[in-house]
Amino acid sequence: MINDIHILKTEILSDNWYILNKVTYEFTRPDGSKHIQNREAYDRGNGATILLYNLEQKSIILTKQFRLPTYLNGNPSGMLIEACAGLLDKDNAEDCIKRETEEETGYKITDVKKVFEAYMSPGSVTEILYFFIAAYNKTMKVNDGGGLAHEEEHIEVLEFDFEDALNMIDSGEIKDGKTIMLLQHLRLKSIL
Ligand SMILES: Nc1nc2c(ncn2[C@@H]2O[C@H](COP(=O)(O)OP(=O)(O)O[C@H]3O[C@H](CO)[C@@H](O)[C@H](O)[C@@H]3O)[C@@H](O)[C@H]2O)c(=O)[nH]1
Ligand SMILES: [Mg+2]
Repeated sequence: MINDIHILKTEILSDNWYILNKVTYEFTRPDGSKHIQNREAYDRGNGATILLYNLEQKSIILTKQFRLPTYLNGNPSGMLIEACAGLLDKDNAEDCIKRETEEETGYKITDVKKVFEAYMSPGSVTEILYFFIAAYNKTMKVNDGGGLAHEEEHIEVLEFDFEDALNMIDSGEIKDGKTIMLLQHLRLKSIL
């Protein structure tokens, strides 16, 4: 346990798209000694993610898109299967995820349930991610989804049998943290 934390200096290393800061801080250890350390922290805002599920069909909706960082680190196609997600603008997490759901999957949902929140990479990224689930059915489909053209998102919308999706975690076809957490949540809480 450390306490009495004081930020001494924040240096911007990059503010090209998001912000990479180098932060120097002082803290006190339990024995009363004071220490100075610095760490880099990548600030790309906060986000929200959602798993859409259909109780009758026992199915779920996921997306597939190119994610450069995975391509740079062991994912040969760079394509990643993920729960729908987006970065918070100035809106709250619930409004954000409803908007992202319509843009990325084409489903217009009104009732969402927040299930938990999590820091996804606490040693290096400031982001906190808000996790939601919501029921979907065919009548809620209002467009093809795919993301915003001007953001060049090119998102594929996929409907999976829930058991198949769970098996895809074991086979390594689903490798995205937030997606695994949401799929396991549905099973743990016996929702699907
Ligand atoms: N030009 C440019 N565009 C970028 C850059 N980085 C990201 N973008 C674009 O910014 C847009 C952000 O789309 P969102 O749907 O709002 O966010 P997201 O990337 O899906 O993020 C979600 O998933 C992440 C990964 O799990 C989460 O970390 C994040 O919180 C959020 O939930 C995407 O079109 C993405 O390509 C960049 O460096 N340059
Ligand atoms: Mg997104």
